[in-house]
Amino acid sequence: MAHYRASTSLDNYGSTASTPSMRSREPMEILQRPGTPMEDGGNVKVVVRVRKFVKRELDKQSPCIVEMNADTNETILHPPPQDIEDPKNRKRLHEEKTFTFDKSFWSHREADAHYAQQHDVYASFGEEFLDHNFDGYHTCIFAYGQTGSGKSYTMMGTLDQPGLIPRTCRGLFERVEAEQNSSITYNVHVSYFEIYNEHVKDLLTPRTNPPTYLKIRESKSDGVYVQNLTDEPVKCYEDIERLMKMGDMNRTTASTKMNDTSSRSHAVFTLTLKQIQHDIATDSTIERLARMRLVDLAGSERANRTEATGQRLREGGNINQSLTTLGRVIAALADPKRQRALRTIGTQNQSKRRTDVVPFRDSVLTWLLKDSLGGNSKTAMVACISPVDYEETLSTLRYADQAKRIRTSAHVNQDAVSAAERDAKILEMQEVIKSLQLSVNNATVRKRDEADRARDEMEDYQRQVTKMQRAMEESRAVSEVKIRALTQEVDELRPLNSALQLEIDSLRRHLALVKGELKDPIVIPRELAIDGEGGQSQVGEGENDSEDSGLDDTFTFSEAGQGAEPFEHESWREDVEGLLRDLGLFKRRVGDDKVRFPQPGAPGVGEVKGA
Ligand SMILES: Nc1ncnc2c1ncn2[C@@H]1O[C@H](COP(=O)(O)OP(=O)(O)OP(=O)(O)O)[C@@H](O)[C@H]1O
Repeated sequence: MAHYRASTSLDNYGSTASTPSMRSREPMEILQRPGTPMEDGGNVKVVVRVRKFVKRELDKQSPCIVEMNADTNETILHPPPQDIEDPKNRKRLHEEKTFTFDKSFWSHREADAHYAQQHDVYASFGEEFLDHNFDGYHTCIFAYGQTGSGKSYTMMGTLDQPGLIPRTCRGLFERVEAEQNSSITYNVHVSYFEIYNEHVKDLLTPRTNPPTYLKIRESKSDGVYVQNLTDEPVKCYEDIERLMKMGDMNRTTASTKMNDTSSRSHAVFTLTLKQIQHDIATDSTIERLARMRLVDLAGSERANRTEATGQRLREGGNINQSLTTLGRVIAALADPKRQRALRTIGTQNQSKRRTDVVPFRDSVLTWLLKDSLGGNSKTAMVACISPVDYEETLSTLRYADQAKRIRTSAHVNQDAVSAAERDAKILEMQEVIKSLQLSVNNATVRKRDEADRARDEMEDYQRQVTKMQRAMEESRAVSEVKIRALTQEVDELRPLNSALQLEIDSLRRHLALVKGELKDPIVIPRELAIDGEGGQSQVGEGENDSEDSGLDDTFTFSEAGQGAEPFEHESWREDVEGLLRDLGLFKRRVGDDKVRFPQPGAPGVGEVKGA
């Protein structure tokens, strides 16, 4: 259900700069050798949450059949009080069932001590998942449960009670803003789509009539992706808030008997975080990429309970079908034989054979979530349950119980790139784009039966252009960081520079005096000589002279005049001049970088766009 309304107020988040969402982070460093991913997926984290009674249940005075133990994280499902005996085998139809998950959230009765608020859910594992993202892992959190069980409330929430999605976005930007002055550049993109009746619809573009459906494609480099999906760059939380609002307005919801605003589609909200850390000494970068998928699934439903007909019934059928496929995928991934194969060292082919039998392609949802469910991702499932429906709740808890056996193989998505490699990559992309441009031009004059191929080539071309634009934007961002760091260093050196300049001027004056004195010594009349030696003598002791001339008191004429001792400021002056040379070189490098990486808006920038 689309609950969320935009809010700029921080009050409802219970999160400020001093909360754990701001926990300090290790500086980015090479965590692995390039090309050797750090495998650390672990099992899918499974949490369960039971909601409050809704009006319908209160009216019926339905009793709560769920119990949760906050200490053991056990969830106990009691048989409903009206339970009856099966006449055939004289057994009760329903039994008490106990399940244990990573966490159980009791959101049923606010008065209870272990009542879990929205911020408790986020603090319990939302923050941890954000930590994973900053460490360079892809993550996925999906909410599963019967219709009206609280999935949208948990994922999106309300204006007063924001859910996991707005809290994650808020947390992300709090961390990014806290590191504004560091040498790390952050790039955040947002996409939001829904899967409705097995079709993918972009939620960040205006609705069209007839609706525009997007294609799903798979490529070696990008895995499974939605073609032409809006992937909007965002600079602050308010940007995301605007997009969330737009997406929620576009999402397909309808009133059913079980839920006034029931989501009729699966909604996939994706944040992509790219962190680029620039090392000024080596002119290289470490790049980390993390994708966070936050999925609000449509609810499973029983036609006899929803009393749906027509379009609602068809929707329900599609929803159930894709959830059934999800169930089969989860069962296949949780299969102990597959788990064993994955654990066996050197059995890549075996594990491949076993992933082949996972029916990812049987529904759009499972195909798109392939990586999140069984691949490179740290994944969590929030099983939402109602406090009253035995059958549906049991089915959700069994689903969740199976999911906790799934192991994923997440790795840190990190690359170390030198400046030269980055430039070479952009050049290579330009070459690819040129050749694609050529084949697109040729394709347009080819026969009709080649139209499909031509279209694919065209789309490939557009993707490459977008990729290159993004690479150039990143390159520009890196150069901005470089310029910022160099400017800061120059600013820091400026006072030192002025002090050194004064020093040099003062030394120059000393030098001139010494030279003058050596060339044309001052003759003191014999009668004025203090010790009576008279005749040609050097001017008295240096201290006085130094004071008189107002020059550096470390310099003495006697030192200079004696000639036998080396002039001690000579080496100092050389040092100073050396420093000034370095500074000059440094300034030139900043100038060069400004020319190489022009600031946005400067002439020549953005020319690629029209490529
Ligand atoms: N933890 C909770 N605290 C208070 N109210 C809740 C909670 N969870 C759900 N609700 C309320 O229960 C109702 C149903 O919740 P919601 O729409 O989130 O269910 P859903 O699982 O998304 O349903 P569907 O699959 O039909 O879209 C809503 O009125 C929601 O505000």
